[in-house]
Amino acid sequence: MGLYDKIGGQATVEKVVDAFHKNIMADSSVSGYFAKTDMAKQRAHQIAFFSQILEGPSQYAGRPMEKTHTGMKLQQAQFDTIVKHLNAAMTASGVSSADAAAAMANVEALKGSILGK
Ligand code: HEM
Repeated sequence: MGLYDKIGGQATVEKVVDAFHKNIMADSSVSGYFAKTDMAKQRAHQIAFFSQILEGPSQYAGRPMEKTHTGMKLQQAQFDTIVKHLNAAMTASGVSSADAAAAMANVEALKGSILGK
């Protein structure tokens, strides 16, 4: 069974994304980046994107990581903060720490394109 099905599929991914956004918006070190973001659209894109990251259905139709984050001048510190919030959102949604770690490895692989390095 793939990671996506193992953690509970779409329903769990939706829970994770909601907890993830709550964590981000409660953290003033990163919430400002989302001041002008349409969070309903962001939610839909994140659900689709994380489904793919979790080796589930490929349905993401948003912009590629390089294009989305270019101009934000993101550094390792912001990346680590977002990863921390995502990891916490996963465990709070019932994903085991081993499964969350496997998902985080897939997110880490995107670091170069998100930080533009
Ligand atoms: C850690 C890994 C990250 C992943 C997997 C990720 C993924 C995504 C995705 C899928 C989108 C949607 C793109 C679209 O709708 O076309 C997005 C948008 C966005 N990301 Fe990230 N991101 C990450 C890190 C970060 C970091 C570190 C920041 C800033 C602290 C950030 C800030 C944003 C903002 C502000 C948007 C919305 C842009 C807009 O309003 O158009 N992201 N991200």
